[in-house]
Amino acid sequence: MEVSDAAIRTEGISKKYDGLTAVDNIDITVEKGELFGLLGPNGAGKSTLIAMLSTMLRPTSGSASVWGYDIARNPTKVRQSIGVVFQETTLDQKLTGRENLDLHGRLYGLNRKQRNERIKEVLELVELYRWENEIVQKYSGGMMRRLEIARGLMHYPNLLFLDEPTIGLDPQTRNHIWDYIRELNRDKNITMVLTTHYMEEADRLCNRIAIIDHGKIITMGTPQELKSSLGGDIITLGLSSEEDAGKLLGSCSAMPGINNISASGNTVRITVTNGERAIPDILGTTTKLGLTIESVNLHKPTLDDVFLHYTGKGIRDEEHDNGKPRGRVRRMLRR
Ligand SMILES: Nc1ncnc2c1ncn2[C@@H]1O[C@H](COP(=O)(O)OP(=O)(O)OP(=O)(O)O)[C@@H](O)[C@H]1O
Repeated sequence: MEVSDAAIRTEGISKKYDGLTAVDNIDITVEKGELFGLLGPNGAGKSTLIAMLSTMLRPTSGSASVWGYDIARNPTKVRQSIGVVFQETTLDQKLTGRENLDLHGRLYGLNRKQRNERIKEVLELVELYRWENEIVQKYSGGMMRRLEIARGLMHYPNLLFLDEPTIGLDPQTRNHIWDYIRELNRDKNITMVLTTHYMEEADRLCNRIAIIDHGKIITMGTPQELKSSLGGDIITLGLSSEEDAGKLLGSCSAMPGINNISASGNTVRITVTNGERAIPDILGTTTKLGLTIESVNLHKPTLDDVFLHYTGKGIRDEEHDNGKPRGRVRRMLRR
């Protein structure tokens, strides 16, 4: 493929495991400087895509360039340009924070002086400098994540991959990690690609998001573009029966200002240009039809609504997350 100026460019990249297509013909371009999110439920193919881009896994077909280097022809250059923070911890628990970083620096050929300078810099960045001589076993979950981020930065990468950076962390620690991610992207000018199945994380952090499901990109854009693409506010009405929901659907379909309407069970979802204005008309229609409304909810679209709109199901429907990192990375490395 052609040499690219982009941080990442993929062309028809795919990965098949026996009968399963984990990544299905994906074309994406991530520009330098972006904080780009891959959002999707567990098993969507996010980690597999990152494993291919970071040269840990070979694509079955298609190609990609990372920081201008082809992942198949120039894997060493790709590895020098990137840092990777895995979903599952790969820190050595018996070593101190400093020793973990020092080992990584040696692997990347930094001399002693460079290592000492860089260890101080990256530990200060994630506010772990005073814990540098403590063994990792004694660190909290949040401290370990921060140390992993520090390690991913040791060799001055241009691009950092973060696979589910806040999985299993409490909300306060998650907020902290978000601050570091923003700082690295904005102030240190590091291009970031993160995977997440937390909609809020993608919404709050990313300049641009690709929503991925069953190995395919289903839609891509800024969080605002994706939400606006739904065409307005969302009203959800709970009726007493499926039959009543069908009646309301039939009567409201032609109402002005309604951009989309669907029913599932006894629930009707309506996308309208202006929610506050539409509700009285909709409630007037239900009264005329003699229907009983059991619940009404009006909200601005979220990324979950975007996912629901494009796939017909919620991201949460597919979550089986017990909050613990899983052993996926090790499995990938073995293949
Ligand atoms: N080494 C492997 N062998 C066989 N199937 C695999 C392997 N690794 C991943 N898969 C399958 O490929 C699909 C995509 O997995 P992947 O880990 O890329 O998804 P994900 O979106 O990152 O989800 P998660 O957040 O749960 O890791 C899943 O169905 C998964 O079970």
